[in-house]
Amino acid sequence: MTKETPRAVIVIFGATGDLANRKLYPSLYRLYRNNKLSKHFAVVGVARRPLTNEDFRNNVKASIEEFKDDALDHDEFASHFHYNPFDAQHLSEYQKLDNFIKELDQKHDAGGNRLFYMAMAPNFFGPIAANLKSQGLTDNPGWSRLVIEKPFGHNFDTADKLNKQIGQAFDEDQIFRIDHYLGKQMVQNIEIVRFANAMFEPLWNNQYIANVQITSSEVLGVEERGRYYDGSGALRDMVQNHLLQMVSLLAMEPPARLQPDEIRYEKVKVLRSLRDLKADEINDYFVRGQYDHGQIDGETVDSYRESNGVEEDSNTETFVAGKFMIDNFRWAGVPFYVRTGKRMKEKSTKIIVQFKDLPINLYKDKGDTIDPNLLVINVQPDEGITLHLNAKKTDYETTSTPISLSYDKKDEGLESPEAYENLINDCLNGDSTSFVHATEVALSWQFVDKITDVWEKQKADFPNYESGTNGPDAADKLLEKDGFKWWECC
Ligand SMILES: NC(=O)C1=CN([C@@H]2O[C@H](COP(=O)(O)OP(=O)(O)OC[C@H]3O[C@@H](n4cnc5c(N)ncnc54)[C@H](OP(=O)(O)O)[C@@H]3O)[C@@H](O)[C@H]2O)C=CC1
Ligand SMILES: O=C1O[C@H](COP(=O)(O)O)[C@@H](O)[C@H](O)[C@H]1O
Repeated sequence: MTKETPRAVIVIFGATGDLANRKLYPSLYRLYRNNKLSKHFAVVGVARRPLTNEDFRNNVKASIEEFKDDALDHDEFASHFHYNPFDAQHLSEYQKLDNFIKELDQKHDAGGNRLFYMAMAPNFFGPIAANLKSQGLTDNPGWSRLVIEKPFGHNFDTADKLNKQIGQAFDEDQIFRIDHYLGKQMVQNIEIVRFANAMFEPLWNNQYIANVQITSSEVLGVEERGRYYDGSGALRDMVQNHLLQMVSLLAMEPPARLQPDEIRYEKVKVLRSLRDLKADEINDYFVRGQYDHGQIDGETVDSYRESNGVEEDSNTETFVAGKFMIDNFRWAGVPFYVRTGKRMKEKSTKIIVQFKDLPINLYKDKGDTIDPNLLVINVQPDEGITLHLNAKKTDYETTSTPISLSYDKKDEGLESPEAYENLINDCLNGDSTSFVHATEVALSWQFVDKITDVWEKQKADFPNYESGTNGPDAADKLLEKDGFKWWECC
């Protein structure tokens, strides 16, 4: 049965920005059309631009243009949206905003609850949170929650400072840190595959699993984000958050109960068990790359260093491949390989669990090789789970045969929810399972900082991979030296 979210006023700081228009409004609309959003909701859009309510509603309607064939009335949806021109740096404007919110709460009978969503540059998160508290906007009759976007800091120190700043205004259970990968349907499915299938859990350990591979590749380059990206790089942009979150979900122990705190406790234990690499070990475990020009879809594309906002001799990595070792009883000796990069061959996120080989191959005399069993979780663009088993083909040859469960059911009206739709739904419902706790942020930065400390001191031999490829050779060598290879097959 569809559960409706509680009533609330959703205040979006950065309401005219890219994230709000591309992700937040379409996701709210999806919740609305799927009857998940309470009818008693109001959205207050906040940004400096002097828009009228009508301008704002037209922007919102433009952002849901893709749903134009729905029978639903887009004007009715947009009538819940109200605009308040506002400069977040002007303390005097918060009182006016509070009055505006209260008025709309009454108008939409929104129940006194507030969701403050920071769709703005990260330097605003701390100051806005502090102003909301000091100006009494969190003294509302119902609950109030703060949603913040990544990046949560640039390293451990800045993340710690940010957590302390927002922690002075909101309790940890009121803070919802978005990692949009945790909202993806198939990332949420990791837990179900593991803990709702009797056949996997007994095998989910170093006795039966040889390695785990997570690849998140992109075809696009840095496009218009060169300035931000050049100060960040793939390690901070993707590994510190999305990839380490997926590693934690794959490696954690079964929680005592499916409660957010219990799940988080298990994820934190994984992060604490990551092998503590010494500076001189970093380059044995992690390799980096930066894209050169190349060919994508028959077109010649520029190198990273030719992008807007990027230093011409930039030392920033656009590709990372690495090996996490989790030094606990379950995973001792099992590498968790991760790989992510821009301007690679395809846009795809995939998790591959490679099971160990049988002790002997009984089919060797017949000339048959036996491939390892693979469990593949396709996160995107196709969503599904595939198990590769060895079986007899019609010509009696033993061969690896996939058994697949595909989620591509759009034709049957079974579209899976978008990441932001899941996440907004969860924070309105107060379910923090798919959000990142301050401790997870701190531990993952502590790990990643050790790598950046080394890499920032060493000038890399960049560019070192052609656009449209699977990254530098060093990424293949990383697995070859352990006797493995990246599975490109499935
Ligand atoms: N875009 C994306 O796909 C993603 C973004 N994020 C994160 O989301 C956040 C927002 O990103 P994005 O939407 O791309 O950024 P944009 O630059 O597109 O939007 C920034 C918004 O902030 C507003 N703003 C800027 N200064 C002020 C101010 N002083 N007072 C009030 N409003 C202000 C701008 O409106 P105005 O100029 O009218 O004031 C605008 O609405 C960032 O933290 C980013 O890292 C995370 C993942 C993906
Ligand atoms: O957080 C980020 O993620 C995107 C990739 O997200 P996806 O959902 O398209 O896989 C990445 O392009 C961006 O650089 C990074 O900041």
